[in-house]
Amino acid sequence: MTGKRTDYLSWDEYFMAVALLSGHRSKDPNTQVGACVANSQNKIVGVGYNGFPWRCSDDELPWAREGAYLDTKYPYVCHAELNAVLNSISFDLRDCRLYVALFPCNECTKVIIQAGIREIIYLSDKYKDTDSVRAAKIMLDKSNTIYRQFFPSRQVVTLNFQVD
Ligand SMILES: O=c1ccn([C@H]2C[C@H](O)[C@@H](COP(=O)(O)O)O2)c(=O)[nH]1
Ligand SMILES: [Zn+2]
Repeated sequence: MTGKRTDYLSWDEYFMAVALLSGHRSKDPNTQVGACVANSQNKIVGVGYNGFPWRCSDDELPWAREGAYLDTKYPYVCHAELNAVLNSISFDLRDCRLYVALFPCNECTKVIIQAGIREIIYLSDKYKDTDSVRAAKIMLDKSNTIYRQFFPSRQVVTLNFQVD
């Protein structure tokens, strides 16, 4: 009998990969964010990505970053973390972990804390110098919500639609 595979994904790699895959659904041309909520039994209970609200056409709202506020994406886009919580199969996300491509903003952080999520695992902290992320970290620290950056031990996970 042969031994088990050794290069299988760790739980962290698996859930982060699901978060990143979800981000591929985003139509944001600049920043695609995916999020995945896993419970204490390592079951996925919610996924989401940044996109416009239901019934708000992707073709009619702007994806611009600059210009008059109402002509940008910012007032309209639902963030990945919000969608992951709202899409969740469980109302109560106590003790769940949230895997996300980008450190959550202050508004998502409120949702994460209120949902009972205990730990955030993120990849990028590219907006760490903004007041939004500073406020997020203040709230996370006060609420004893753990956050840690994910440093992958592999750079790439390949998906091949051609299976034998
Ligand atoms: O917590 C967050 C913060 C941001 N997002 C989304 C919202 C936007 O679609 C992009 C950010 O766009 P930029 O062009 O990089 O400003 O990311 C999110 O989903 N979650
Ligand atoms: Zn957000």
